[in-house]
Amino acid sequence: MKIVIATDSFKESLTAPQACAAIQRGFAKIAPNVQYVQIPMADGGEGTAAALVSACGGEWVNVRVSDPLGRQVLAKYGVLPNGTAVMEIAEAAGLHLLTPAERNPMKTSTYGVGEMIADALGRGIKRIILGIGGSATNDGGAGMAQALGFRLLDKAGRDLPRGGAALRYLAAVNTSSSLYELDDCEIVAACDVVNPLCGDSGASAVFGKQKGANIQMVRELDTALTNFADVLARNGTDFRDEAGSGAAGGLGFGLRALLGAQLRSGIDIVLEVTELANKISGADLVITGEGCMDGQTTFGKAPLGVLRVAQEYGVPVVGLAGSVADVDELYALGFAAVFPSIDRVASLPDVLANAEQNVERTARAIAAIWAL
Ligand SMILES: O=C(O)[C@H](O)CO
Repeated sequence: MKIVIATDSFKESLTAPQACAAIQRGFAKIAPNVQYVQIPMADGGEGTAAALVSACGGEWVNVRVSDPLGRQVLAKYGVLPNGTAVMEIAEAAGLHLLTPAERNPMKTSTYGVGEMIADALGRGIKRIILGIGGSATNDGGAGMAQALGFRLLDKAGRDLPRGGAALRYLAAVNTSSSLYELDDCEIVAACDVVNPLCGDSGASAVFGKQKGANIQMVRELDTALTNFADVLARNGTDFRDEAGSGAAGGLGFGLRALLGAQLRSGIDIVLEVTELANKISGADLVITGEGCMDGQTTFGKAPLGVLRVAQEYGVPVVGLAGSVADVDELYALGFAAVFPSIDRVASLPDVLANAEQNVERTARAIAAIWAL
């Protein structure tokens, strides 16, 4: 008997590896003699690098980089045994690095992301998977490009300052001093959303507010990104409408247009790198989940990705989440059963503090029903 446990993190309470371990502990109380396979999942956002290192092995590298406001921060990225570096841009440009009062996407920059990439290039890395999402920035990846040696120039030939607002003055991009190692490095962006760069569903309009932008700033940032895209489109190709261009404040666009990166859905990359299909083939049951399973799960989040793989192999999938809503939609997708783990009405701090034991207890209950 083989059970695959492939769950995402439970936000603010359990990392994906912790959630997988809690589920196994609960299940093993009823079914100790089963072969359990834990594959922590992620969708390109927080926890992506950890999920990949946990599934594939590898080591962590620490590097000092600039945070969104240019202060020094210690970031880490993983290097898998096959030499691929796995990074999360939030380590250098994440919203969590700023207090609410500091959030200002007119000024914040992805410069530190470029420094992380430069560090990997300096170590001879030839392939980078970059989880993009959860950013405090709206600079289209301009800061990243500057850190990698690209010169972003205004009409007078002066280098632009860092930050999203400055891009409205961009007149030309000079690539002559960009790091030559970029030519030999394949970069794959694991995007957490599919938004385009500009317009009503673009980076500024949809995600600007959470980064501290008011309505006026959102307009200015959208104009600035539009100018960025117009200048780069003079090279012949326009990437502003490519799915994922608007991820991480337009960093997807900068990666695509300047570094030739592929933009892919985060969960697809995680499924591929963890070889989930191989591990699910021959399994009797799959358990997946995340903090909250609801209608949003239908938009390509990790549990849906796991479900799709399991369906190919005819293996039933049980969902286990902190909270569950829109169950009819979840059942319509094909989950065999979906269980919430919160056991009683409680405050959010209480729920978060008890997440591990709630998940373990619920897993034990699922195992007991399964064993009947
Ligand atoms: O960083 C952001 O802007 C959001 O997570 C969408 O990618």
